[in-house]
Amino acid sequence: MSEQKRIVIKVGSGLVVSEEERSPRFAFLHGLMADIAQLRSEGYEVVLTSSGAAAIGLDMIGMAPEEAGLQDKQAAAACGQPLIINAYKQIALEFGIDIAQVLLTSEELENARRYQNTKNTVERLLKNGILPIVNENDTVTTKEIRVGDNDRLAAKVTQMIHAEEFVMLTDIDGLYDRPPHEEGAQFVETVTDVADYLDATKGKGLLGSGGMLTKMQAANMAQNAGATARIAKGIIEAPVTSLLDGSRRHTRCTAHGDPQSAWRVWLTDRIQMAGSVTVTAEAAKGLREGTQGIDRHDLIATSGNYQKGDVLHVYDEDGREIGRGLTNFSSNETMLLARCRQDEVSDVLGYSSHSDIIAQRDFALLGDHNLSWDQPDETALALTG
Ligand SMILES: Nc1ncnc2c1ncn2[C@@H]1O[C@H](COP(=O)(O)OP(=O)(O)O)[C@@H](O)[C@H]1O
Ligand SMILES: N[C@@H](CCC(=O)OP(=O)(O)O)C(=O)O
Repeated sequence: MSEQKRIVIKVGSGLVVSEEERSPRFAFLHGLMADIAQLRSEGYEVVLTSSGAAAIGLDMIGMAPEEAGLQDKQAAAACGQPLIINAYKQIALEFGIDIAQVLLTSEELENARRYQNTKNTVERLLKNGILPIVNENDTVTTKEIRVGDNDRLAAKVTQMIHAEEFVMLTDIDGLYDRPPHEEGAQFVETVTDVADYLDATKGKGLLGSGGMLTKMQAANMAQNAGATARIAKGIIEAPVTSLLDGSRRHTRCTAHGDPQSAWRVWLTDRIQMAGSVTVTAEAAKGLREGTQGIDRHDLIATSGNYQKGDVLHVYDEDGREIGRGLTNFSSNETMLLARCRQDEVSDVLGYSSHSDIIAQRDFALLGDHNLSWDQPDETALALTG
């Protein structure tokens, strides 16, 4: 890991693209790049995550943001992404900064092998002093592999490169304790636990995707990995350094004191979950005490159509989520293994295996800081009785 300080900056569509003219907001982009140059001169390695491809491209396919469906946005992003990168390229030249385009889907962030590959690439770019400019690869995404918002995508990158700072620049000066247009909305300066604000963050701007809710989820991911997350208005003059030196109002989400390991963070802070297993009371106790993984005899039910290497929710008999773990078997294999006799295992799998369904080292217990999820939609299939 590098000794240098690292920062991930995320800029929202409304900052990058003018709502009226549907063109790059050059003044803002220029101010941002000047500040990135300043950060680099102070010893920061910087990764920029920029939205705006769909917002700028919608014009080219003749659609208004409020009427565009997913496919329209995907086509618009294909048109808009080169315009956005071209704008950054021109401006970065002025500051002598080389840029690189990094387009990701949740697969690059959540599949272990692709994650490692992507991490290596980003590390390589940083080593060469190149500024990676990240966006979701909207054109190729499907419902299954779509992150859908760059807040969480950028938070994942923050985790990936072990950045200390994560800054989300947007069209509002930070978090309010209720939707900001509501009377009496109060500005929130410091957030320790984002769970306190999840209900207060519905709604978003015209060009934005996730609103403040995904910013809270993203902040939580950064906090879990030991980074400070900041939410602030994107201004032209020193948009980021004015936050780090404390001279400008913004919302600061404090890094959790006891950051989790990279592996634990990767297992627990997910964008997609492939399915679930429900385990017996005895196994739940063992998992909570950290004394076991999940054996085929521990299973009560499973849901989802998952593959070996996917991450699953693990529930107890009462439907409480205990943790998340990487499965050694597909859903089909899991169902067969749960029901077969020991002497049938090799026949069922077509190879011999003594592996747990989820090994102890590949299971992460959920802690107070992990945001809980709804159970997956699929009806869990009983494996006993
Ligand atoms: N509690 C809240 N505090 C601040 N902003 C909120 C809150 N709830 C909803 N919002 C909305 O979130 C918007 C920012 O999110 P979004 O439009 O997705 O921006 P971006 O495109 O920068 O990601 C704000 O303009 C505001 O309308
Ligand atoms: N990937 C999309 C942006 C998605 C997104 O999160 O937008 P925003 O809420 O404005 O940060 C695009 O470039 O259009």
